[in-house]
Amino acid sequence: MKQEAITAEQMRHYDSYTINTIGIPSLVLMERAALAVRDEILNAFPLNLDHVVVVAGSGNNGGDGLDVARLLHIAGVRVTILNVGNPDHASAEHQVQDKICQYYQIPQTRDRTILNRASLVVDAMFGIGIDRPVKGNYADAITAINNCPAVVIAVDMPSGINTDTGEVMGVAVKATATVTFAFNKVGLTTGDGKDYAGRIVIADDMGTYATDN
Ligand SMILES: NC(=O)C1=CN([C@@H]2O[C@H](COP(=O)(O)OP(=O)(O)OC[C@H]3O[C@@H](n4cnc5c(N)ncnc54)[C@H](O)[C@@H]3O)[C@@H](O)[C@H]2O)[C@@H](O)CC1
Ligand SMILES: [K+]
Repeated sequence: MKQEAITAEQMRHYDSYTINTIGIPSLVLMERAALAVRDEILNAFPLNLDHVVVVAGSGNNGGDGLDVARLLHIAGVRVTILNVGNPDHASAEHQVQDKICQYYQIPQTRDRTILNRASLVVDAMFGIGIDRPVKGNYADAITAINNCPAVVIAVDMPSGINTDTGEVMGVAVKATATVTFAFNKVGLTTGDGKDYAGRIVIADDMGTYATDN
């Protein structure tokens, strides 16, 4: 098992190997990722659970966020989902998670002012898929997260941090803690990313992602 931090391309390779060669479905990996984030929130932040706001993009990082929203809802936590992504571009896994959240009638909004009423924010806008500077609605959401008084848990990467360099891509989420999956990421160990990540938790690092080298 690799101990060193890896790049986005390496992580995509391991995801693809685990899904396509080993045969562990993508949604299983997503569920394991979300369970780890849920556990970190429930175990490390028990005094910040009055109202959790999950800020979700439309890719698989957002899918992780919707999965976390459902797991917290089932655990009895009040959760609201703040959607910032484009639903027309939702990934297949995101669409599955969205359907499940609708079944559970978890409140969803696009109104950023909900962040002023959050005790804990889950940042699930962008993970390793970020590939360009953050602008517009996404940048406004990140600024709103940074200006709200809540504890912030980043899913995989603080949104806006370059996975390979730790560079802030315009604006980035300042997290209290970051739960990253399978391996540490270079961008969490260097540059601004190190400060923006807060405490780093490496989840699901015990072999689900068997590697081919
Ligand atoms: N099966 C998998 O591939 C798994 C993925 N996981 C999660 O999925 C994440 C990666 O998901 P995705 O590849 O969907 O990517 P992201 O969810 O990180 O990003 C979504 C999409 O946003 C777009 N984007 C990039 N930069 C942007 C910008 N500045 N402004 C606007 N849009 C921008 C890109 O088209 C990108 O594909 C991981 O970080 C992890 O959280 C986990 O659920 C584990 C399993
Ligand atoms: K994130």
